[in-house]
Amino acid sequence: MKKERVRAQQKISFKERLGALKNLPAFFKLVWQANPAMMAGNIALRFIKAAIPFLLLYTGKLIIDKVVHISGRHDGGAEYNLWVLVAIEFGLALLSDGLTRAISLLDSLMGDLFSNHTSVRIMQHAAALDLDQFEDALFYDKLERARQQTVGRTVLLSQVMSQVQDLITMGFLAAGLLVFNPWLILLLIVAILPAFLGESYFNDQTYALSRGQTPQRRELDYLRYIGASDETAKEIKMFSLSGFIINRFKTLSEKFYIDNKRIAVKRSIWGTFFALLGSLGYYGAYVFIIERTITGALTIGELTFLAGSFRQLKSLLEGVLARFTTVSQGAIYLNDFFEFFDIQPKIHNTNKPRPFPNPILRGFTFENVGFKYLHSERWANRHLSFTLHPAEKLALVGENGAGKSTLVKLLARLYDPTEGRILLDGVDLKEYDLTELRQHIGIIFQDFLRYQMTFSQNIAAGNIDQQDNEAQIKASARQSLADELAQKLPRGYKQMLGKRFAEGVELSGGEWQKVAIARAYMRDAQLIILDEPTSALDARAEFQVFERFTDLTKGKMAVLISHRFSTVRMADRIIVLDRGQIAEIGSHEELLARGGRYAELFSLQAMGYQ
Ligand SMILES: Nc1ncnc2c1ncn2[C@@H]1O[C@H](COP(=O)(O)OP(=O)(O)OP(=O)(O)O)[C@@H](O)[C@H]1O
Repeated sequence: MKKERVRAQQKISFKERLGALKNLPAFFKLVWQANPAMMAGNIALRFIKAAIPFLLLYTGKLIIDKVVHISGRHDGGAEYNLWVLVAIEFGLALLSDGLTRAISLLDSLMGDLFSNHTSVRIMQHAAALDLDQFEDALFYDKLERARQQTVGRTVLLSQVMSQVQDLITMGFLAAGLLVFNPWLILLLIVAILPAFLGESYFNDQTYALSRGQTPQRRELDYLRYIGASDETAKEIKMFSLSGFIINRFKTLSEKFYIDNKRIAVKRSIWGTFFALLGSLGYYGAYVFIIERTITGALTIGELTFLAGSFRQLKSLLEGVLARFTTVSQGAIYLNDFFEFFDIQPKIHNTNKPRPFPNPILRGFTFENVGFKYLHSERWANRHLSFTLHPAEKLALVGENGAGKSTLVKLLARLYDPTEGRILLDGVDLKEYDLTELRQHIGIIFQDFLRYQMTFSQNIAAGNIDQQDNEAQIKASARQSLADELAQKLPRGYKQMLGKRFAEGVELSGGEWQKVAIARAYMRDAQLIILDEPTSALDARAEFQVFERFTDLTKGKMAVLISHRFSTVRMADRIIVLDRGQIAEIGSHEELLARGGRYAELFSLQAMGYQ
């Protein structure tokens, strides 16, 4: 699928880039929402600024004509009007400088606001999406690009504004030329057209090349990362892999350089030729204007005005064309940005969600539940039928990949069943308020997050509304044995954890688990799910953690996933999963007596401990 995508990207042509400009109105709507007043101010200032070049040139013309007129009279007398004109020109120059500064200030402030505004919108939207959407590679690429382009969008903002401003300036100047001599416009087009065509041709080439190089560029980034990073240093050193990585980097980057050089050289040679044509056009026009001045058809003031307008128009047009590449490139990235916002979650509340039952009276019932992951042909869970009763402790066992984690994710509605249904107190889980459902479930995943935040925040993550409730945080920590750990840290509960930030302390795998388990105690959940959270704890710690767990969750429902039978046997009932299906269900004693799969796995582990 990746290959197809890369090929599709290579084909993006000049026309398509032009088409991407259709994203701009929606983009500016967002900018407007970020701060309407600043946007309106910016537009007004730019409009005034756009008129200044024309006004300056025209005042210049009036001044020169006046000077010529006065000096022709040979009386050398001062002319009141002349000084007014000079003062106007001076005022215009001052205004222009002031406007430039004000516009660039507004641009940068708006850029900051807009980038904050969109970052928040991206996070809000991402938070509302389904877990399986995050697991889809295409979606993930889109999210990544939407996120990474924040800076790009800020640049795009000021570039589009400048582009429009320059086009307005050009409109003023072109109107001047048209009034004096329409032929000059034609000459201008002839002078610029070859450069324009050349520019777009080479832009296409460079763009296609750069898109085509995307996979290699990603590989280069990856090599650069594993070649020099704190996370990889240990293994790269021990396996002496640096030579191998550097050689691969050299080969790839060399090829890159050669491809890019070929286009750059061609572009430069043709560019010189087109610039020559442009200058020819300009001097052609100049000769024409001088000629008309000598014959008296134009005044000297008009000569300077027209020559100045022509020169400015030429350089503005060149600038606008060059900028078009960057603008359209930015507009293409907006596709990803807007497509990301078009994605809607499939798991959401019904129109009239039911309040979550408190207390739960009949429990959770799985009715022939089956689940397939997105893009997967295999059933991760199938034909699951059982009830988790109030106050019951249920353990899930089974080999790696048997479907244990999938089952608990279905319970928490991180996914909805592909077939069958899950009932809570006799009503489909989908009918309940999603937020309330998640509030009543405390779940600690196998791959729980190690927040690079303080010890206290790591625990409060289980119920962030209580982040200032020190007593509750400490009580939760005591229950999961994390409290002893906090005593040993230099800053106790205020200790920064992890290596990412200054003064952070890294914990061992088991220590992180104790911190994570404390999160489950932070909320008064009716169902607590622990998905192998004790795998890294030593035997004594695990025993203590579960001893407390059973005490603390008395009267509550709990689901435990563990590969250790010493833990599993504490549960009221055990479900043995095999390739997604229920192989056996019953208490530890019942299952041992049955002499089936559970008994076999149990004795295997018992042998290991002998
Ligand atoms: N996010 C996912 N996308 C696609 N397939 C997945 C995903 N997560 C798990 N699977 C597949 O679903 C099956 C069940 O996985 P699950 O994580 O539920 O197993 P498990 O019993 O918890 O395994 P373990 O003991 O290794 O944690 C596996 O075959 C796995 O490859």
